[in-house]
Amino acid sequence: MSAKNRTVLKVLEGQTLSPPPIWLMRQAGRYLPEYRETRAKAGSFLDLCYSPDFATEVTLQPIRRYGFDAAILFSDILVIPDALNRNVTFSEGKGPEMTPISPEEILALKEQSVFPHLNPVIETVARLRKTLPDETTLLGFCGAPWTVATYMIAGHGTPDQAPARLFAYRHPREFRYLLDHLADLSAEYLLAQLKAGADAVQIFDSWAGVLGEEEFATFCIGPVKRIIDKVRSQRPDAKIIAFAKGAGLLLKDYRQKTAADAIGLDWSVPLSFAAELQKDGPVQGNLDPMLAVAGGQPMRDGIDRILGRLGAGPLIFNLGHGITPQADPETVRDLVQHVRLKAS
Ligand SMILES: Cc1c2[nH]c(c1CCC(=O)O)Cc1[nH]c(c(CCC(=O)O)c1C)Cc1[nH]c(c(CCC(=O)O)c1C)Cc1[nH]c(c(C)c1CCC(=O)O)C2
Repeated sequence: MSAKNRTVLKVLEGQTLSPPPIWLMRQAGRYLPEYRETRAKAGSFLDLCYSPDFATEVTLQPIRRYGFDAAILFSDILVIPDALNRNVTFSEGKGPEMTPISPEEILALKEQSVFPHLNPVIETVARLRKTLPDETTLLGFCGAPWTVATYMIAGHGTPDQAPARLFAYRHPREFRYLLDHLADLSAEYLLAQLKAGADAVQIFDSWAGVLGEEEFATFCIGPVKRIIDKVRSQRPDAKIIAFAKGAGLLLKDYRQKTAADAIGLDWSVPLSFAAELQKDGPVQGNLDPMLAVAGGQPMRDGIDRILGRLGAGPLIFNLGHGITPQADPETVRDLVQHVRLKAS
């Protein structure tokens, strides 16, 4: 088996490719009828995540349909709190829920492992690498400590993460301890994914954008750097994409201080600034997910602007955040075709 044809990996090494490789965040999901079918068979959402058969199947579905250049492991960032017995559930229309963690419970968290609880996810990674076409890059992932902590503290999603921000100011010692603990578990988890066959990994910091500058440095940059340093201490060659949604101007520092190979950009990042960031290394993004719903000329124009500004440097084409259930699978097909035709 050889990794030399994996285009996403080539870009992560700093190469410029035309057309750029493409994959979409949340590419396996409810907008696909075959996903909804498998999801109904699997039982709960977490049952799906922990079934190597079903999780492998749904990871492959968008690859079969569109031939994306990367497959992303099907799982969720909240399997780590689930492994910590926080009683995670996903119910229709409500999103994730779990038991909110108290300051006392945080201090009682001991040296522990996410294994064997997450063994089925690692088994999925191993099966995927054996099944995927040779040229398809396999991405593993985890949530960044700040983003995972926001759900653990509030017990559910919130629009601005006010509960976690307040908790961080009121209980700085416990909060720090939680972030460090999550960083160590996440590093162990990513290393297991890399060992099982993931070619690269992405760290999702979806809630980075609700923090001030100082808090971004301590809650996002620090813990993500801790994960990356730990992973590289055992795998110096590990390729890592870091996605800090809403971080704006702070992304320059974010890349330099964490030493991530590539940074993910949401659609609010101006392309002029994205081009600046690209001088420091590969970037990934950043089409508005609503353009994958709208389709037509607005979508093609959005794609053309990204390729026009970023196509001459190392770029992995993606959305600026996950694809939504409203996207029509045929519009997604147009999106992929347009990226590939325009740039080739
Ligand atoms: C914050 C976050 C979560 N999960 C994730 C993040 C970070 C990225 C982001 O900001 O979107 C990451 C994630 N979640 C999922 C993946 C799978 C791989 C992929 O195709 O990208 C990945 C990489 C599947 C999923 N994770 C979830 C679904 C939908 C659940 C279902 O099928 O019923 C999928 C396909 C559920 C989930 N999981 C989470 C939420 C808030 C929700 C509910 C919102 C929703 O319903 O879309 C937590």
